[in-house]
Amino acid sequence: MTHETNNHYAIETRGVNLYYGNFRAVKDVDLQIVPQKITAIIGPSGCGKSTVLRSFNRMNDFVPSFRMEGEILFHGQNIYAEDVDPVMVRQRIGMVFQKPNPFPKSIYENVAWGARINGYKGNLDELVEQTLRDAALWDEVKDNLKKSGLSLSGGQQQRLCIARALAVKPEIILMDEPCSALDPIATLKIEELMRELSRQYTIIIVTHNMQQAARASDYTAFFTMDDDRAGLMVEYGETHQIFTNPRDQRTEDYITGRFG
Ligand SMILES: Nc1ncnc2c1ncn2[C@@H]1O[C@H](COP(=O)(O)OP(=O)(O)OP(=O)(O)O)[C@@H](O)[C@H]1O
Repeated sequence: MTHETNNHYAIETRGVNLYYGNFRAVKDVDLQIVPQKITAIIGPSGCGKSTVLRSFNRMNDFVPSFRMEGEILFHGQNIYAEDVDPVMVRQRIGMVFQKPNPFPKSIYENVAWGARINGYKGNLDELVEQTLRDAALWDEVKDNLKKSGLSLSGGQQQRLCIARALAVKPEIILMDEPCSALDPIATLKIEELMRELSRQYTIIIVTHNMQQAARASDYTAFFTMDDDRAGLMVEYGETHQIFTNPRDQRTEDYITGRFG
């Protein structure tokens, strides 16, 4: 099933409603993600930020009660169409999680793994080096590639997970609170890395940390919960505008700390 869409956007959602069983967790989301920019999704706990993010690469498919209505378009194609392979979707739209979760394997294997299972025909050593460079980790690990990924610090582990995501050449990287387990210095390193990566990749980040959204993103989507507990997008725009001149009172209340 192919749809007309404006390919100007990295992802476009149309009339998206997301359910767990009978519970509508997120309602009526129409969102256009700008390519090669960093978009932050912010809002109070439970408003559906992770649910929305996970719907962008069909990660919610692993939850049996999950159901979606509407369309999520990627290159004009609804990624939920019947003929779309979710594994391909996740290859092109990668994900980094809250808690760094390297495989209990060597640093090298953590990066090489995805390329290997995709039957990568090029030089794996070169791919691993380039990817670790892109993830701003090479200099710290180049003499210890055989060491376990789990031996690294939390911040290094998270950059390794970013490298693992990059190794399969995605276009979009989804990050679900990637810094919440990290100290401020490791957090800043990830933010610098995100900025560098956004030259080449589209990045969408869920964050609880409003300062992080204000500092590190180009666009911000603010979500809140309605009376029926369904999450909804209140306002979406350039980060500077959202934080300095919000159009909606609910956004203003949230960013000024009066709510949530
Ligand atoms: N696997 C699941 N099964 C059933 N309900 C779920 C599941 N995951 C999330 N929910 C519910 O969906 C709603 C949105 O959850 P979600 O985790 O997306 O919100 P969030 O904004 O990311 O929250 P937080 O900021 O606390 O991580 C919540 O009411 C939550 O309880």
